[in-house]
Amino acid sequence: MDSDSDSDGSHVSATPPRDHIPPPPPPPPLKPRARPTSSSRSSARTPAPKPQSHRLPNPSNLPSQDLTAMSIPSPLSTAPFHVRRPLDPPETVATIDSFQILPAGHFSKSASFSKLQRPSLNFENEESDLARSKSELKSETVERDGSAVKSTSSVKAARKNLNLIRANVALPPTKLRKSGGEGNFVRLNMNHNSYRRKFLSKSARKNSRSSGFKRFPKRRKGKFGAEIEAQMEGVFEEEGLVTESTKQKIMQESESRKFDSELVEAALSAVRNDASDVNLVKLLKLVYGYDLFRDRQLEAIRMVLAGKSTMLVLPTGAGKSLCYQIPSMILPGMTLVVSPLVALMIDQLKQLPPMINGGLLCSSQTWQETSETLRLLQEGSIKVLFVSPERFLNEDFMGIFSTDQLVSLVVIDEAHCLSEWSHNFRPSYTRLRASLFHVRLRVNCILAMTATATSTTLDAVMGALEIPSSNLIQKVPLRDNLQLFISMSHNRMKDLLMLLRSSPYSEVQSIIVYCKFQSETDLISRYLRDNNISAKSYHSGIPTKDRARIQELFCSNKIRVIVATVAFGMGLDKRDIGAIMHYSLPNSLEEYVQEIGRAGRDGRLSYCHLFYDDMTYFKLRSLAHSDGVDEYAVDKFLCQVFNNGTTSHGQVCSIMKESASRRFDMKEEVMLTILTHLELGEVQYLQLLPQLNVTCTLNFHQTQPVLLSDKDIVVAAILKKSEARQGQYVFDIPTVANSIGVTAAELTNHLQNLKLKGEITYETKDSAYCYVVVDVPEDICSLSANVTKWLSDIESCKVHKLDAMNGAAVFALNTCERTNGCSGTQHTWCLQRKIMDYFDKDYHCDIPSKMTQSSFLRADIKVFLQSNSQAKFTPRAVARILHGISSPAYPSMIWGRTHFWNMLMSRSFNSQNQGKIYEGGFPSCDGSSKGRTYELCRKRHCLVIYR
Ligand SMILES: Nc1ncnc2c1ncn2[C@@H]1O[C@H](COP(=O)(O)OP(=O)(O)OP(=O)(O)O)[C@@H](O)[C@H]1O
Repeated sequence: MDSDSDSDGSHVSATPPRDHIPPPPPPPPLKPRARPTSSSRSSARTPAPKPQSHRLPNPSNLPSQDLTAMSIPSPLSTAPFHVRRPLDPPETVATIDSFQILPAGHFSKSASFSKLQRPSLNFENEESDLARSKSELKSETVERDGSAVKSTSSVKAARKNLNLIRANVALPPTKLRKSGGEGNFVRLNMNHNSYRRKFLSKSARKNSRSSGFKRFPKRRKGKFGAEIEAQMEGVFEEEGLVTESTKQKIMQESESRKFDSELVEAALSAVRNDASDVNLVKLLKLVYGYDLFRDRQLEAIRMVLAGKSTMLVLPTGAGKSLCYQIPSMILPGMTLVVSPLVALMIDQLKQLPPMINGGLLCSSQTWQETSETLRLLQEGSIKVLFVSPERFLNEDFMGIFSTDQLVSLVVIDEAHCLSEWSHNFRPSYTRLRASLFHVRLRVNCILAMTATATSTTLDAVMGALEIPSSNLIQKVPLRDNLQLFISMSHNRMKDLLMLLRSSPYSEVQSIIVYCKFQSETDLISRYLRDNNISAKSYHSGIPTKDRARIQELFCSNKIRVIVATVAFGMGLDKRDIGAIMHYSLPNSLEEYVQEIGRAGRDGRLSYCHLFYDDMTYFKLRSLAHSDGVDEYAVDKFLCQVFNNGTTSHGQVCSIMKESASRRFDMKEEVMLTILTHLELGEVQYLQLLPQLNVTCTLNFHQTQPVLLSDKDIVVAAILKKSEARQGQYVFDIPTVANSIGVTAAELTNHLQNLKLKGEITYETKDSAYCYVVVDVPEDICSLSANVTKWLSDIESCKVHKLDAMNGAAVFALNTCERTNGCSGTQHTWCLQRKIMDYFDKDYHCDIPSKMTQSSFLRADIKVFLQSNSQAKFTPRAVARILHGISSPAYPSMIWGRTHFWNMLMSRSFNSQNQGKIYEGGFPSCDGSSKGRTYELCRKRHCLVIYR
C-alpha cells in the first residue's frame, strides 16, 4: 500500500505521486535552546523565553568523534511528504506549522481551568469488592515489555485521580501556578498533587518538608548535593499558602470562567450549524487558547465531523489528541477512546479540557469506581470514555451499548498495536475490528491514530478497521527540529558523561537517556550523580509511587537527566526536553522515532545522540527471539487447549497461566497471542472470557455441607467435584460451572452471596485464561503448523525491525559520505532518509557478516548436550541457553550459572540461509519428547531430533 503524500503535501491519498518534488531552499535556522542558569531556572515561567545565541558544539570536547551541529538542508524537504517549517506562511487561516513556539500564557489558561474544575467523587469502600478488584487486577495486565506502568501498579494512580469523571462542581480555591514551559502534563500532574499539599497546616508542612529531605538524602556534599538541596527547596516553596493577590486572581478567573463557558457553548452551537474553518478556529481559541490549528489537525477534524473513518499518522507531539477532543465536543454522542496503557489513559484524561467530561474504565479500578463510571455512562454524563482493549471482552460493558447509549466516535490510539507487523503488537487489539464497532456499538466513524506505522502496518490496521485508503492523513514521522547524531562507542558510560558536559548538551535543561536494561539505568544514573549531574533512573521495577515522584521532579525541572528504559515517555508531554541520548540501540526504527519524538515538542532545535556498539546489537538480536516457540511446544499447548480433541462445543475451559507457561516453555503473552489467534483467526475455535483465578478453596461455617447441598445445587456440585483437604474443599471453578451449566462469573457471584450470608468463606488463586470452545479442530497437527508459521513470521518481523535499525546506524557510521550536512557524528540527513525509506517501503537489509555461524557450533552443542544429559531439551531451548535468553522453563537464575549460557551471543540465532542451531519444523504430532535423541546435521549445521 502506498502511504506517502501528495506532492503538494496537502493530503495523503491512496495513489500519491511518488516523484520527489525539487528541494525547497534550506529551512530558516531554528531557535536553539539554552539550558537555564540557576537564575534563569527560577524564571523559567516568565512568559516569553528570550532567544539565546546558538553555541555550536566544541569539537575538542567531544568523546569519540566530531559532534559539530550544523544547520543543514533536511531531507524532509525533498521527501514525498510535505513538511512545513516554522516560518512557512500558514496554508489556510486555520493552519500553522505544527511546531511553532506557543505564545506564553496559553497553557496556563487551560491548566488553571482544569485545576479549578477538578471534580471530587467519593468512591465507597467495601472489603469484599476490594478482594474482587485485586483478583481482576492480577488477571488483566496492560503492561508489555516494561512499557509504562503495569495495570497493577496503576491502581493507586487511578484511584487517586479524581479527574476520572469531571463534574462541574466548584472546588476550593487553589494557588495558581504561573505559566511556564512545562506543558500541560506537568501542570496538571502538579496540580493534582498540590491539592493535597496546599491545605496542609503549617506544622504539617514543616513535617512534610523534613520528611521530604529524608526521602532524598544528600549523597555527597558538594555541587550536586547543594543542587539537589536547592531543588528540593524549590519543591517546598511551591507549597506555600494562597496569598491575597492569588485569591483575587482566582475570583477573577472564576468570573471569566463563567463567561468562557457561555462563550464556548455559543461557539459549539455555531460549529454545529456551520463547521467552517473560522468557527472551528474560534472554538480552538476559546477552549485551548491556541490561535491556529497545526498542520493536518483541521483536515482530520473535518473528516471526523463528516462521519468518515480516518487513519491519522502524525509524529509524536504533533497534536493528535486535539483531533478527537474537538469532535467529541461537537458530536451528539459519546467518544470512546481505546488506549493500550492505563498510564496513558490517565495522562490523556488529565489533559482533557475542562468542558469535556471524561471517564476511564480499566481493570485496575475498584468495583465501586467501575460501577460509578458505568452509572454516569448510562446517565450520559460522560463525553469521552477511555477504555483498554480488554474491556471489549466484558459483556457487561458491551451490554451498555445495546441500549440507547449513543457512541458517535471510536478512537483507536496507538493503532499500530493492531498489527502483528508493528513494533508493538498487542493481541488484545486484534479484537478491535470495524464489525465490532459497527454491529455492537452501532458507530460508523472510527479514528485510528499512530505516530509510527510502516506501510505494511498501515495496510493491516486500515484493513481491520475498514478505513478506505483515501481517508489516510499522514505526515512524515520525524519533526525537522531534531538533529540526529550517532557515534561508535567502546566506553559508552564515559562517552555519555563527556557528551553531557560538552556543548550543546551542557546547555540543555532536560535530557532523557534511554537504556535497554533496568540494571543499566540504575548504574548510569548513579555514575552521573557521582559526577555531579543531577540524574535519576526510571524503569518499571521502581515502585509506582516513586516513579510518579521521579517523573514529577523531572517534569518540573528539578532533575536534569532521566536515565530510563522504554517504560518512560509514553504519553509524556514535557515540551522542553532538549536532548535524547540512546545508550543502547533501539529495537526498531519505530521505537527510535517514538523516543526521539519526546524531544523538542516546543519546536526548538533539539539533539538526539545514539551510542552504537555491536555487542548490544548482538544481545538484542538474541533477545528478539525470546518470544519464539517451536511447533512442538505449540502442538502440546493446543492439545491442552482442546484437551486432546475431547472438548465439546460450548464447554468452558481454563488454562492456568503460570504452570502452563513453565510446562510449555512459553511466555504468558505468547499463550495469550495464540488464544487470541484461535478466537479471531479465519476459523473461530474459541471465545475468550475474562481471566480469573480458577482454583477455589472453600470452608463451610454454618450449615453442614451435606444439608446445604440439599437446598443448593452449586454446593452439591462443589461437593461432587472437589477434593477435601483438612476440612477445606478445593475445586476448579470452570469444572464446577460446566457441570451445572452456569458461567464462572455466575458461580462466583453465587459464592459471594453465600459468603455474605455467613455460610462460607473462600479464597481463589491460580490466574488462568478462560474460554468457551466454539469449534474443535479436526486436525490439531495442521493447526499447530499454521499457528507456528504465523508466530515465526512475527518473530522474523521483530528481528527484521532490529536489523533495519542496525542497518541505518551502521550506514551512518560506515557508509555515509558525509554530504548534505552529515559530518562527524551529525547524521540528520542520512538517518532521516533511512527512516523515511523504512516507513515508506519496509525496506529489507542484510544480516551483518559478523553474525555468521561458528564452525565450532556443532562441537559446542554436543558438549552442552552431553554435560546436561539428564535434561530433555527442545532444540529451541538449547538455542536459548546458548544465546543467554531466559525462558519460563529455563530461567537465567538457574541456567545463567552454566558456562554455556550466552556463549553464542554474537552468532545468529536462527537465520534462514546461514544454517540453524536447531531444527524448526520437526514432526511432533505424538506430543511427546520421550525417546528422542539429539544429533547435529553436518550439512545444514543444525540440530536435528530423531525419534
Ligand atoms: N494547534 C495547536 N497549537 C499549539 N499547540 C498544540 C496544538 N495542538 C496541540 N497542541 C499541543 O501539542 C502538545 C502535544 O499534543 P498531543 O499530546 O496531542 O500530541 P500527540 O500527537 O498525541 O503526541 P504523542 O504521539 O506523543 O502522544 C500538547 O501540549 C498540545 O496541547
